[in-house]
Amino acid sequence: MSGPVGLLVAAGSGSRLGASIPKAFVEVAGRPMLEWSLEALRAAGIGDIVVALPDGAVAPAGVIGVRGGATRSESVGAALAAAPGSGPIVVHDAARPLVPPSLFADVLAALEHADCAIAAARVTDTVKEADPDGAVVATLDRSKLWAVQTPQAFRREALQAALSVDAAILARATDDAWLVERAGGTVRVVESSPANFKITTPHDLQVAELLLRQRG
Ligand SMILES: Nc1ccn([C@@H]2O[C@H](COP(=O)(O)OP(=O)(O)OP(=O)(O)O)[C@@H](O)[C@H]2O)c(=O)n1
Ligand SMILES: C[C@](O)(CO)[C@H](O)COP(=O)(O)O
Repeated sequence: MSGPVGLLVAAGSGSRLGASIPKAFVEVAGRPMLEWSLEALRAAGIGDIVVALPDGAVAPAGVIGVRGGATRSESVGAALAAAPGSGPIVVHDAARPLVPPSLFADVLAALEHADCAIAAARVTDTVKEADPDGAVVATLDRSKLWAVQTPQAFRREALQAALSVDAAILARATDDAWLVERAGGTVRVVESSPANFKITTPHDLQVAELLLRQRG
């Protein structure tokens, strides 16, 4: 069987970050966010990497670059179409530069028992559901709740089948594991740490800057 292929999605604009350049190219601790995430994939021993990039961006050396899509899942689809070999796929957000390299092996190993295995952290806050007016309608049982991250590993056929849906459904997907769930596939969580957070807001960028500078 051929080895795993990493798909690094980096084509988002980063509207919530509000930088003047696409988010993946914003520097954190002296290097573009994309480079930290790429380094983690390489440190995990993943040699074949496809990066989904914004229009006009140049692919880093040693990876296959493709143009991303209008939504995150379309970017995953574009990268998957360029993935070499036939091995499993591991999808990672460029916006999670603090990922520990060992997490890639953990999610790939969990594919032995599922079509998809996703990094996730236990929820530590109390989580409530409220109506649009702010009235609380339910308090959820947090012992069953997980805050989902990337990396997310997939049997290749399961991801290909899950992504073969209308653009409207792809646009609703906040992660690719949901597409596997709705296609009837099995998905497992692999416990991760909240330290693998996604840089979404300026506050996240400040925290990541401090943590990555400490790392050196
Ligand atoms: N069309 C898109 C949208 C997102 N992504 C990638 O998916 C990851 C997670 O998305 P998010 O953090 O939401 O990034 P943005 O879409 O750029 O952020 P925002 O929603 O604030 O604009 C990021 O690495 C981002 O580059 C992508 O490749 N293609
Ligand atoms: C895939 C993801 O990182 C899991 O938490 C997240 O759902 C991406 O969401 P975003 O709205 O594209 O940031």
